[in-house]
Parts: sequence; C-alpha cells; structure tokens
Amino acid sequence: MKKLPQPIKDTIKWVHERNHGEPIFIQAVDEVLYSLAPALDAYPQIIETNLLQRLCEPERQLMFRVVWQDDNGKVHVNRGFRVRFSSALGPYKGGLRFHPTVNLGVIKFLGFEQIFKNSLTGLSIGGGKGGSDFDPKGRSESEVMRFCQSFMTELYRHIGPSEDVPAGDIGVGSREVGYLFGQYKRLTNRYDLGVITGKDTAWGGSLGRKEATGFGAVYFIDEMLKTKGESVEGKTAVVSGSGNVALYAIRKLMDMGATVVACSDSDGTVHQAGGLDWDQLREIKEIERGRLREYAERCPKAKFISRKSGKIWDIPCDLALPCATQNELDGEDALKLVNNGCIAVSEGANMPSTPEAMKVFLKRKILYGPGKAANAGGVAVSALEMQQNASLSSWTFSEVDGRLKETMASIHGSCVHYARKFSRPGHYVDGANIGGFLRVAQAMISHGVI
Ligand SMILES: NC(=O)C1=CN([C@@H]2O[C@H](COP(=O)(O)OP(=O)(O)OC[C@H]3O[C@@H](n4cnc5c(N)ncnc54)[C@H](OP(=O)(O)O)[C@@H]3O)[C@@H](O)[C@H]2O)C=CC1
Ligand SMILES: O=C(O)CCC(=O)C(=O)O
Repeated sequence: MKKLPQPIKDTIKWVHERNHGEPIFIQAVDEVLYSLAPALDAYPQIIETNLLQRLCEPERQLMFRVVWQDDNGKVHVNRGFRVRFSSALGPYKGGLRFHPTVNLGVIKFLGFEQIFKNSLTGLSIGGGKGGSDFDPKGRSESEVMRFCQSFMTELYRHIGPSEDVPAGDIGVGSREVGYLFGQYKRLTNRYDLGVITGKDTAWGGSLGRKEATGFGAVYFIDEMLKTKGESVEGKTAVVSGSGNVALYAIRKLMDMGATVVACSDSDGTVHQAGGLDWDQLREIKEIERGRLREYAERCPKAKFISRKSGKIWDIPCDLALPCATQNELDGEDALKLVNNGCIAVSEGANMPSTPEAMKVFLKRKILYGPGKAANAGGVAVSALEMQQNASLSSWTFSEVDGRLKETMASIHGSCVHYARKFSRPGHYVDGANIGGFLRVAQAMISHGVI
C-alpha cells in the first residue's frame, strides 16, 4: 500500500463525500489519484492551485429528458446526459452510450477516464462523455431513429466542431451517429461534419475508425509483448464482448497470427478451441445484429456456455482482451486467468477490471495494459476524422492505420517512460495515469485558475 501525500488523501475524501451515490465514478477517481502520489512534485502549482479537486469536478454536466414514441404509439421517457469534464487540451471529446445501466455516475466515470486517455494520444482533445438509459435492444430501426432525433433535439445546442464532439460507444454505432447527425443538420441548417465522429465512410467518416479501438488494443498488447521479446503471433487469445471493439480486436489478432478461441455477449460465451470463424461471427454480429448463441447454432465446432454456467475468463489463454464493459473481470477471474497461463491483458473496454483484478495482475507482474492507454486508438482516430473533415479531405485506410499504429506505440512509450520515472518499470497503470495527468496539469496551469 502506497503512503499517500496529504493533498491526495484530502481530495479522495472530498470526492467520496460529494459523489457518494456514484461508486463507479469514485472507483475511477481513486485509481488515478493513487497513481499520482509520486508525480505531485513535478509542478508546485498542482497543489498551490488545487488542481486535483478542479480536475475531479466536471466543468459542466447536462441532464435532460428524452421523450419518444414507440411503433405502437406508446410514449417513453428516458434520461439524456452529456458531461463535459475537461477542456484543458481541446474541445470536449468522447462517445455516447445508450444502455439501460447508464446513469450520471457511469457517464462521469467515462468522462473522467476520457481526460487522461485523450491526453495520452498527444492530440488536442479534451474529455467528455454522454449517453442515455435508452435500451436499443429489440427496438425497430424507426424506434431507434426517433429516439436519436429526440436525443439530439436537446443536445444540438451544446455541441459543435470546436466545442464538444460526441461519437459512439456501447449501443451507438454508425447507424445511430447517422440519425444523430441528420437531426443536428435539420435543426441547425449546418453541415458541420466535424460535430460528431464515427460517421459512415460514405459521408464524412474516416476509413479505419470502425476498426480503430479493437486494432489499437491489439497493437498495444503487441508493444507490451515486444518488451519481453514476444509477439501476438502463435498465441491463444480470448476477447470478451462481440460488439464493435471486440470484433475488430478479434480481426486484428487473427491477422497477426493469434488463435482467438472465445468471445461473449451478455447471454454467454462461445468457445471454439480451433479458433473462431471470422466470416460467421461478422455476419451474425455486424450484419444481422444477431446474438452469439446463433453463432454456436451455425458452427458445430463451437460450444455456447450460458452466463449462468461459466465465464469467458475460465478458458485458458495466453492473451486476454476484455472488450465489453466496466467491472466485467473480477479478482477471482484474474486469478484464474493468471493461474491458467495468461501472460498479457489489454483492455479494449473502459475499466473492465475491478480494483481486485488489477491488484492480481500487478502483483503477479503480467503485462497489463489499462483501458485508458490500450483503447485510446478509437478516440485518436476520431481526432483524425475531425482533421479530415476540417480539411475537406479523406485519407486512405493504410494512412489512418499507419497513424493509429504509431499512436499506440507512442502511448505505450509514454506509459513505459512515466512508469520507470515515477513508479516501477512495467507498471502501465501508473505510467498511463501519470503520463495522461501531467499533460493536462501543464495546460491547466497555463490557463490560470479557472
Ligand atoms: N466504440 C469505441 O470506439 C470505444 C469503445 N470503448 C469501450 O469498449 C467497450 C465496448 O464498446 P463497443 O464495442 O463500442 O460497444 P458495442 O455496443 O458495440 O458492444 C458491446 C458489447 O459488450 C457487451 N456488453 C455490454 N454491456 C454489457 C454488460 N453489462 N454485461 C455483459 N456484456 C455487456 C455487449 O453484449 P450484448 O449485446 O449482449 O449487450 C456487446 O457484445 C465499452 O466499455 C466502451 O466504453 C472504448 C474506447 C472506444
Ligand atoms: O471516438 C471518440 O470520440 C470517443 C471514443 C470513446 O468513447 C472512448 O474512447 O471511450
């Protein structure tokens, strides 16, 4: 247990007291603040200007009613959120999540993570996040469209290409981004392509954005493996989730010579010892928007393990990529993974490992890449999408992918550097938190006490 300096203890107490109904936000803040202890002396103004408390309080939070009608004419009321956490490094940037578990605490946790993640990319993007407790599952295309239109009918007043730029996250992909943009355009009479990212490539989206988060998480694990003279090639991997991030992590793992033996959704896991079939998986999940159970029905070599009967983390693997949701991997899961021979974890999801799981990974000294570093490829390519929109240009897939690869190598390098300088070599959690923080702190100091 680290000995904490008084300003960190005070900030932790202060954050706990004023956010006690938001345990997930507190979890995210605690992790960062614990990491920062050795870096406080970098600039005396961090303490003098109460920078830590300023950073833990969102600059602005927006919560609004979203009313929409289903196909039977029934009127529903949902809650919409946009939390603008920090504009120290640029316009607020971060996705929108549509999922029934969304509440203010969840959006604050995601917005807080986004500050440090965006900082690590080296690009000029601040941190924000938004979403709604709307559940798109089982909803028709026209219901999803009406919901998106209603959501944007409030949000449009608060976003702009140099103000706040949303994107996708759980439950929000290029389809939803299209409906959101359409309503923004209708309300403002402006074709501001740079107001949202993750757009379809037919009308302003960047090639490579869809793939970026998953590909990036794999580039990151490969960078970590390189430090041990290893690579992804020839390894066995499991990837939780089967949404956007998971699918493209799987694709890249396969491209780089790994065998991906399992993935999951909220109903359970598919396990296929010889390796998953990409074409079937993509067809069911990305084209048909189906369930993973159907994959096992179509692929006789695959076994479906229901959520009640087991977890993806029970399956032996060399590499584990949690790419579904927060706190999906607990201490017991982590022990099982490590005891079964897992040597590296790269988090495609935001904060998928509980604090207990993190402790296991750090204690057992496996290669552990936390989400704010490992999944930063998505937002980095979103910023490239903004650049292309601003210059009315579009780059090739290989140009974007090349930049993504460089960005992930650079983030990896920062984590290694700051871990070595302030913590211990190989401690990617401290390296990411300190590296992300110091750039934001420098900007906040320059901007004065605001
Ligand atoms: N999209 C992006 O560019 C980025 C995403 N992320 C993070 O990656 C993760 C996945 O996002 P993304 O792939 O975009 O989202 P998708 O909606 O495309 O996919 C989410 C996947 O996770 C599963 N899942 C979601 N919630 C739960 C839950 N409570 N329990 C079990 N499974 C769940 C879903 O299963 P089911 O269909 O059954 O619900 C689905 O397979 C999130 O943590 C997100 O914040 C991070 C950086 C960028
Ligand atoms: O692409 C973006 O702007 C944000 C992606 C995102 O939501 C995330 O990094 O968690």
